[in-house]
Amino acid sequence: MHDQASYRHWLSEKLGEKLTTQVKRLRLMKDVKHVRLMADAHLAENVCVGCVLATTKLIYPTAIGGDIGCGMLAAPIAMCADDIQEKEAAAIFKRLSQSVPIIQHKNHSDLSIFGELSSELLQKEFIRNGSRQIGTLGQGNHFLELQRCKLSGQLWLMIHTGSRCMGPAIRDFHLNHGHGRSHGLTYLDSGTEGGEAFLQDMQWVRRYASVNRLTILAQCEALFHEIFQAGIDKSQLIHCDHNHCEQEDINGQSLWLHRKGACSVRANEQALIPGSMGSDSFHVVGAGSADSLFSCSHGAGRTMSRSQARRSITPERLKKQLSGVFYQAEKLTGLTEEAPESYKRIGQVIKSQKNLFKVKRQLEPILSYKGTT
Ligand SMILES: Nc1nc2c(ncn2[C@@H]2O[C@H](COP(=O)(O)O)[C@@H](O)[C@H]2O)c(=O)[nH]1
Ligand SMILES: [Mn+2]
Repeated sequence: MHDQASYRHWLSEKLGEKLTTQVKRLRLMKDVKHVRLMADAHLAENVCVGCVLATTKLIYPTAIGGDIGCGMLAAPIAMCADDIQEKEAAAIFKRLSQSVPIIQHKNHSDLSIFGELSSELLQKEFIRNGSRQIGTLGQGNHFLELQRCKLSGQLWLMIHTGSRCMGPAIRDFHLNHGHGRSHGLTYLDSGTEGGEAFLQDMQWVRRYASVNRLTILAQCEALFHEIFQAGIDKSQLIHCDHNHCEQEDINGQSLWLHRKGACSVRANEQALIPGSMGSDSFHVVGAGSADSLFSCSHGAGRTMSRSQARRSITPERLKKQLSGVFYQAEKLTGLTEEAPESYKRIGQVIKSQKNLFKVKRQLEPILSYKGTT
């Protein structure tokens, strides 16, 4: 039995019973030195979302999540947000439906920019499915959004997507080759061949997810250029992922930081904190707090599960919450699980972690492109 890991949280609300039990278990796991819950933390299977966990040598794939490398990207478009009206929105949706599919492309992408994965099984998955998912959005809370900067009126793009089929395949493969279990969670030793193989595949898939987002950005560049003759200023690109594991220096000690739904915010590092499809999003710059393991929330976090949201929020109610936002009306019923009401209030989430960053921009949604189940 080892000492409990240190613990802090940035939540403004009380931890429920289930989350408390989960945190207790995380703090007792082998080699876990620190556990931090971000302001958007909410319950998920085994390890909650909005969690940062630090170890000295063991890697817990479950504490990174399945969508390894999931992240966000933001860039300004040389247009005034108010220039997007009904006609423009319709043209954008039409073009996005053709160029940014939700599930997969018809054709396979060029695979030559990616190196080899650690196993034949994973390589096959990449050739068969992964190669058709580069430049696709995915379902659920993945989104492509146009936003208005509340101060300048400037139009901004935000993209949220991840590693599609490849992240879960890599996680599951390595969980099946684990070195041991602690409190029900499988770990790998970073100092062994198996541990190194996981870490290499993890870097591979973080790159895959990054290329996925950049491919969608390139589609948006073509779209805005052709329809509006407007460019996207990539010199102002903000790009970060929130499901990863990195070896980092924490007060002079080298630790493996597992972030499952948390942004890295070293001093002056930029991060993105979206709210929901009907509420504000934030661009922030890190204050460099070692206490939070140089991390902050990656969103608002859910207040209700998807099934709860589907049961309790009607399409009519969602429609009211989306007033002022262009969306695809035919998706309304499917989008109830993504209703703004099913997320925490982003204003409060930002407030409760204000010591971790400076807010650079606050933006409101004007057009939302999402996949629904
Ligand atoms: N601006 C928007 N933010 C959204 C939308 N849907 C979800 N969200 C926020 O993003 C995070 C992402 O969580 P993750 O665990 O899936 O990475 C979530 O907590 C929400 O706050 C949206 O359509 N637009
Ligand atoms: Mn994500």
